[in-house]
Amino acid sequence: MSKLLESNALHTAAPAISISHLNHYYGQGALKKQILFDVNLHIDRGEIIIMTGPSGSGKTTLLTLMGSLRSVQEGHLSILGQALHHATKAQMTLARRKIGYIFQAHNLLNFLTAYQNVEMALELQEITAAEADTRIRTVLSAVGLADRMDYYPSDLSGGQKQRVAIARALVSQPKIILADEPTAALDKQSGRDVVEIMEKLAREQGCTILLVTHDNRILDLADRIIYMEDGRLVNHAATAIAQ
Ligand SMILES: Nc1ncnc2c1ncn2[C@@H]1O[C@H](COP(=O)(O)OP(=O)(O)OP(=O)(O)O)[C@@H](O)[C@H]1O
Repeated sequence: MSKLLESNALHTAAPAISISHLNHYYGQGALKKQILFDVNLHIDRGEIIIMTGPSGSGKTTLLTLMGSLRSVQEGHLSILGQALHHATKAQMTLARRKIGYIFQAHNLLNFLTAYQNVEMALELQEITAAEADTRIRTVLSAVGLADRMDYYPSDLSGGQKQRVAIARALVSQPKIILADEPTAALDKQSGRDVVEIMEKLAREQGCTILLVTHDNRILDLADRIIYMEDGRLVNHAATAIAQ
């Protein structure tokens, strides 16, 4: 095998997310406070993981580190084989392009329609306008919004807005989706619906999902549940489900 093929094969085989001995701190000097303590986590490609745990335990901090939205301070973290410790700004930007983000406040732009909000996520992709149009229509139909593409966010329900956010995260066919409390503002049925849609589309695209939630009603949708407590990942799945 040529060196290039070998390195490509290694890259393909790399786990979606690999974290070892990760620590994180906020503040400086006397105010410096450790938030994450020796976090170790390996997530395979295609896995659907739910992370749960008490408020303030460090879940969002860990998610933003994985999402290359914050610099790694101590320890090892790699995304699809790309190490993020000591990564340059350009390398962090490159990592972010492989990730779809879905947040509780769906961050849709109110002056753009559902279609245009999804379209924005394709701006940096090197694809033709026709292909972009097909992808946007396909993904909006997949989330059940075929007849709402030209609606503005203000004319959509909370669940529909969250489905636009899912479509926007998936349209660029990212290898990893990071979702922070995607069901928080939704009623039980809409919450399950949006996660089921995410799960189905991600399975079709072979994409890895890491979803942070307090919502015990969706825990059964995960392949694996991880539990964060006081900045540490603890093997606590049974307790989390029983709560
Ligand atoms: N930018 C920041 N500067 C200083 N401290 C922060 C910052 N962001 C978060 N923290 C603190 O870090 C700790 C972990 O916060 P984080 O948001 O990661 O927890 P969480 O588990 O996601 O909480 P929640 O479930 O309430 O969203 C908390 O004590 C929080 O107050």
